[in-house]
Amino acid sequence: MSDTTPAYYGADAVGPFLTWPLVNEAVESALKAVVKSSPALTAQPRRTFTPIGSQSVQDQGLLLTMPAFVGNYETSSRGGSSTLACKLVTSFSGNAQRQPPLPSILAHVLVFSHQTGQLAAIMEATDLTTRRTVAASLVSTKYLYFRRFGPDAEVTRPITVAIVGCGVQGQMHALAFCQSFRVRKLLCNNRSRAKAEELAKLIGLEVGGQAVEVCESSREACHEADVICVATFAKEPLIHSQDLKPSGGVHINAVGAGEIHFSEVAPSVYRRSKVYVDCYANAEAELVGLPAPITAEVGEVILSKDYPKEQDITVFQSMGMASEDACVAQAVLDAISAGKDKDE
Ligand SMILES: NC(=O)C1=CN([C@@H]2O[C@H](COP(=O)(O)OP(=O)(O)OC[C@H]3O[C@@H](n4cnc5c(N)ncnc54)[C@H](OP(=O)(O)O)[C@@H]3O)[C@@H](O)[C@H]2O)C=CC1
Ligand SMILES: O=C([O-])C1=[NH+]CCC1
Repeated sequence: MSDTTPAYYGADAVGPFLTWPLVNEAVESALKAVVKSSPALTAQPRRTFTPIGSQSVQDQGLLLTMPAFVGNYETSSRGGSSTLACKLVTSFSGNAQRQPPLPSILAHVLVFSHQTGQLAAIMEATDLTTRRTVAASLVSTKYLYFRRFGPDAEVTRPITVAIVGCGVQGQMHALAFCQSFRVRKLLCNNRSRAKAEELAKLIGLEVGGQAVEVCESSREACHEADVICVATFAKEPLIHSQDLKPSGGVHINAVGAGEIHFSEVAPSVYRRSKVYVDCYANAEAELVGLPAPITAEVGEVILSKDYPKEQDITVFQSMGMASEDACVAQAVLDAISAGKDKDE
């Protein structure tokens, strides 16, 4: 009998492959694949949430199981590709306060052969989760914000970015936005000021070239921002309508979640905004009570090129999708295999 032991790839083995070109391409493929009119075949059943503890779900912890099959999607390296995977991810918002601190979000992805069902690999996916979530914001910002100003705006147009919540997600959003777009000013706000200061220092060291300010309030951070990324566990709104640039033309990546996904952004903002999601099917289950209609899935906008108008306020309501994890994990596995083939 052949050896059916799955390969294990720890964080150190996965890390070098999580480049922005690889992750962005895989996430864009997933966003397009879930759209009904897409030529890809996607099965992404509802993820399950197992609460741990009997009180507030967010304070106690959660285990999510996230399965997906994405068949026949386009990749630049392999042409058509397929992937079958299931991510297991926990969310323990108190982990950052532990001594030593632990990430709030911890994950592994199981990747299967889509031909035989055999478990091919188990991959540490904590950083993968952070990066694919940031990639969903990058891709959404490209199509929902920049493309309203023309085909090259993501390269030519300078922007001011606000980061509200400077934890793991906020830090990675700040770094990636500064590295990917022409950020002239970065405004950072965090509940505890120390983390915003840490982030400002990090950006100075790693990127440079833009003004960085630490702001006392989310209002101060948002008032001149073109693009806002909010990633916290806040149960109460942090971003209000009167905090936004009066001229409009603002895009918000709403990444985090309190007890409900859309608790970080006030209803007054949603009511003025065009709201986009990663996936309708997940939105139906997880965005019950969203105070505005959903305009489209991000993948629909990419495929149709039906971009928002210059002065629109747009919200990308990010939930995170299993197909994003599956496409990124598959791309990492393919890259690892290609490296092994080259060595042989
Ligand atoms: N959409 C998606 O695909 C994904 C979403 N997420 C979500 O992103 C969010 C951030 O995750 P992550 O960065 O890993 O977590 P971290 O614990 O690293 O950071 C959380 C940040 O939120 C701040 N915060 C926590 N509670 C509040 C509050 N009540 N009001 C204001 N600020 C608060 C913390 O501030 P302080 O320093 O003061 O504690 C901290 O800076 C979470 O909601 C998580 O579920 C995560 C992965 C994927
Ligand atoms: O999609 C994801 O992995 C998560 N969304 C919220 C917590 C983790």
